[in-house]
Amino acid sequence: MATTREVDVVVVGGGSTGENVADYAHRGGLEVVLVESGLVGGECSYYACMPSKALLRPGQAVAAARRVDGAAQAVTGTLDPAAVLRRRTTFTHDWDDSSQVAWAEGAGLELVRGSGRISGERQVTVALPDGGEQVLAARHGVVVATGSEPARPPVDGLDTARYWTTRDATSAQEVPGRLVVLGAGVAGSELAQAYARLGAEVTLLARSRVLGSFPEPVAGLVGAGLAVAGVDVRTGVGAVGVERPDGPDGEVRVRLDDGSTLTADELLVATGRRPRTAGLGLTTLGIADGEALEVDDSGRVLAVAGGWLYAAGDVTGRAPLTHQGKYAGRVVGDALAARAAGHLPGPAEPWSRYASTADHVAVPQVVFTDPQVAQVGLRADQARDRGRPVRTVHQDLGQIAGASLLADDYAGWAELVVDDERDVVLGATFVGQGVSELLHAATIAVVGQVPLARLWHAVPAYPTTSEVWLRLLETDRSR
Ligand SMILES: Cc1cc2nc3c(=O)[nH]c(=O)nc-3n(C[C@H](O)[C@H](O)[C@H](O)COP(=O)(O)OP(=O)(O)OC[C@H]3O[C@@H](n4cnc5c(N)ncnc54)[C@H](O)[C@@H]3O)c2cc1C
Ligand SMILES: NC(=O)c1ccc[n+]([C@@H]2O[C@H](COP(=O)([O-])OP(=O)(O)OC[C@H]3O[C@@H](n4cnc5c(N)ncnc54)[C@H](O)[C@@H]3O)[C@@H](O)[C@H]2O)c1
Repeated sequence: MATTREVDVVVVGGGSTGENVADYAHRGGLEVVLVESGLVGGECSYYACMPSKALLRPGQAVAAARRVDGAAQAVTGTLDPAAVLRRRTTFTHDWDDSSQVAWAEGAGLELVRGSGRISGERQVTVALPDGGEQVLAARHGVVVATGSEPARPPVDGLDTARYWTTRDATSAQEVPGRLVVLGAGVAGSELAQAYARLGAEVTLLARSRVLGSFPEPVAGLVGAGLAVAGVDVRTGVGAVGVERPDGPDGEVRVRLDDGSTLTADELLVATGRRPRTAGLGLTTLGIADGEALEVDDSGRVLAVAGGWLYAAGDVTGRAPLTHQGKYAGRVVGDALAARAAGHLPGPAEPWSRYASTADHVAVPQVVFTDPQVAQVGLRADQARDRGRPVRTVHQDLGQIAGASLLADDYAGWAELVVDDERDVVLGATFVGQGVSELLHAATIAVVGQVPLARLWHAVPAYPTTSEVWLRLLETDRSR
């Protein structure tokens, strides 16, 4: 019979989100236990953000040099795939989480390794690696931060034929000769380009267009960048069947809905993710396996009475990005500590440290393809759906002096979504080489609701790509 231990807060899931919840709750004076069944640090550190960006970066460095006459002549060789994979592995610490464990201990958190499930109100039972159990009772709250898992699309044969998820693609030890990528969202587009530049023959299958959730010009520019990298981009096609007739080590055949068949060594399925809620004991609380844990802005799960169950990160289905999960983690940690101290009796005020208000209006995201895509806030259609009258302003980034210095024949595009009544920026999208570093200025403009008349006085340095802001404001003035 397992004994019950009482602590202030139990956090289930020690990914980037859970780490932040635990750290902030502890900084607020609470005793916190962090329960983790896999690697402390979660998906981002070991199988997602870091290794995927490490796989992309060498190809981008070479391509950037090739776009500068004079430098291009110095780049005469090809990528060294073994060295690229080796460098990637330095970022994942060879899938060893000791440094993050040391951080957690140094931060004053107690780590319990094992798989946690909700076993009662304010209670978590952890299945320990030695087969035993530990029951934890939380005085102030339980936080679910278990992330997400790959969604499997309804394609015949996928349940039996071996295929790659993004975990396999980011942790691979060699580059396959031929790779088919199913799904041309963010993960599919990034990994297709990374592997093409590493020498694989890559076919990318897009049901509609590449990066379909971004404005149309993004698809054109990123599609062209993928093609230059050697990716065979097929748009408007889907997979209907998959098989490995010669067993798991033989080649894979992918039947498409246009009647054709592709043959490859590996198939990467990157068709989105679903919240990891299965097996967490949530069905007893009326939450189905795989269903997102919908939360209020302070992270309290809406479906559960009593305000003791919180959730943050991918598992909430809000904004499945590391930085938004960490932001939610800071909010939840602070809110737990404030409520424990009696400082937050009611709902959290929007834009206070206890509310993740930015989730609704200012989520930044970068797609690390070449060209990059950087977006924050609302697209024009989203703003109109919310009843806002908006106008859009566009700029060819190739016309900006700073961009033309960065690369010969620089190709890029920018869009601002402006609130017609309030004259503030509601959203921005940039596509082009190096645009990720333009994004935070846009995020500040959106979060700060800075009037365009005041933005006019934010003078961009010459000659930087940031001058796109000046051109966009000039275009808007002359309308
Ligand atoms: C290929 C790829 C690339 C990406 N690149 C980026 C990027 O560049 N930038 C970006 O912002 N986002 C990126 N993302 C998204 C990002 O990885 C996620 O948003 C982020 O990892 C979510 O963090 P999390 O802590 O909520 O979940 P996770 O990182 O999934 O952490 C959840 C943790 O909970 C643990 N766990 C699960 N169940 C239990 C249980 N029952 N008991 C105990 N522990 C449990 C897991 O082992 C895991 O460690 C990428 C995603 C993918 C797939
Ligand atoms: N740079 C980044 O920030 C980054 C990079 C990679 C992943 N991520 C995050 O990780 C998550 C997962 O990424 P993702 O690209 O898998 O998800 P996604 O939702 O961005 O894209 C999934 C794609 O798969 C397509 N799709 C769905 N079902 C399909 C089917 N049956 N056949 C063919 N295509 C199908 C969709 O139309 C969509 O284009 C996302 O939340 C994403 O934001 C972020």
